[in-house]
Amino acid sequence: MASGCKIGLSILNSDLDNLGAECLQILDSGARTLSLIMHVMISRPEQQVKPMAVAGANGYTFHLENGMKLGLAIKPGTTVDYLAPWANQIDMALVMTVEPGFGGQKFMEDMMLRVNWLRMQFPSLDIEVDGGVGPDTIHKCAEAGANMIVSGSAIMRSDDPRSVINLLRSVCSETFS
Ligand SMILES: O=C(CO)[C@@H](O)[C@H](O)COP(=O)(O)O
Repeated sequence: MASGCKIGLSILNSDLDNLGAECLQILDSGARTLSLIMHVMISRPEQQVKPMAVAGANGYTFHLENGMKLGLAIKPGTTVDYLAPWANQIDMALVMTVEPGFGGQKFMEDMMLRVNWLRMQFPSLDIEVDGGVGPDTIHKCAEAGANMIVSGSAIMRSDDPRSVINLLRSVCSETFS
């Protein structure tokens, strides 16, 4: 939803001199916080998300022509109400089933309520779960409505990663056939 008027400044490499800095100061004086929305016209926009964020960007615009899909993720502490308004405009919703940070954490089963709610509301949305997903928990994810899964330690720490992958894939695809 549009909120207020926003003025953008396009700076090309050749503008990276005093003119660019001066314009940024003018824009900054009209707003409490300068908005740095980076518009990239590059072939691998996904590679620049983190460097842009580290450099201070708070928005990222990439080209439809790049063919990239758009996903939105929520951490366990963020309710699904924050994601729902965007669900018709995104390709994929990711419900984190652990606190992001590292692998090997315990699967948060109560997140399945979110997955199920999203599946009921948005039947054609790709819904992903990530964190603590393995042979013991994949059924819960698939039954709740997740059709995309991320698994780390259950695969990587297995003596037979191939069979774990096959199991995860078959449970997920059987539920969605
Ligand atoms: O990104 C994250 C956590 O930050 C996850 O992707 C985990 O790394 C998945 O690992 P397991 O929970 O499956 O071990």
